Amino acid sequence: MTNDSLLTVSHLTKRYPQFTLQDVSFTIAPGTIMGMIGVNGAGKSTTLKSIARLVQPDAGTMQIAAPANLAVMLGETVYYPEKKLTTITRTTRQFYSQWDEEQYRYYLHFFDLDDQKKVKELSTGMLIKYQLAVTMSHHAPLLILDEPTSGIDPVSRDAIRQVFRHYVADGQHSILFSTHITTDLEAIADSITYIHAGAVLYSAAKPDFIDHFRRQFGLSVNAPLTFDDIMLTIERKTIDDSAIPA
Ligand SMILES: Nc1ncnc2c1ncn2[C@@H]1O[C@H](COP(=O)(O)OP(=O)(O)OP(=O)(O)O)[C@@H](O)[C@H]1O
Repeated sequence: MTNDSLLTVSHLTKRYPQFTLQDVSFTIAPGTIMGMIGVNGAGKSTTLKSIARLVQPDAGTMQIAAPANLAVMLGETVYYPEKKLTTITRTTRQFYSQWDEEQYRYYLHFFDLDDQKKVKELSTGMLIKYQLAVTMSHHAPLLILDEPTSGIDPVSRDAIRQVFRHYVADGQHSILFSTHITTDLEAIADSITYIHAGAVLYSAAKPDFIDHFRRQFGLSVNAPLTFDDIMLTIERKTIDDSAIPA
């Protein structure tokens, strides 16, 4: 691991019967946000779960700079619907030696969450915001988040993006998140890793990432190129009208 990396993933490999995550390598610098993109089934969640050791990789190494600590939000946590958020938090925070109640209260306020509500009284987006508030309130150097802005309205998404930027602003914390919302990348990612068919297609700082694909697509230096353009150019299928039964 180099001095300027908070996470170094090297040659990560995970084999499922019908899918292989192959030789995934990338690094994340402290104080930065990395966005991970790729089509459904490309291997993003498998990568994040492997780093979090929620699945056992077949090969490869993951090194997180000391103090070794990460916080993960991978998919929806199932809570008991009758429980109040305050009750869940009281139990959860005991697991974190670095729990920061003030930080947590601030996030609840910023996300307009009422912790006297029961789980069953929350919308999908409210529950995600609650999970984020908890995940971000114990000073983990690295946050690993699988599609944290999925199902979130544009105003709340902006709030989450602001909170993410604030989280890494001290230069000691980093965030790795996957997303299908490519405007997230434009708004807050410092670097991008593109997973394609179980392998890293390209991983680089955002400007270098765009430049790489401009060159690959034969575009001029300043040609506009969005993340959607890049993904569509690489992955797009076209419907064959003649193959569809009338
Ligand atoms: N527990 C498992 N057992 C077998 N195959 C699995 C398992 N988990 C994931 N896979 C397979 O691994 C591949 C990658 O899945 P993964 O969830 O990592 O994709 P993803 O890029 O996160 O997709 P999405 O954008 O749809 O969330 C898929 O083919 C999936 O079927």
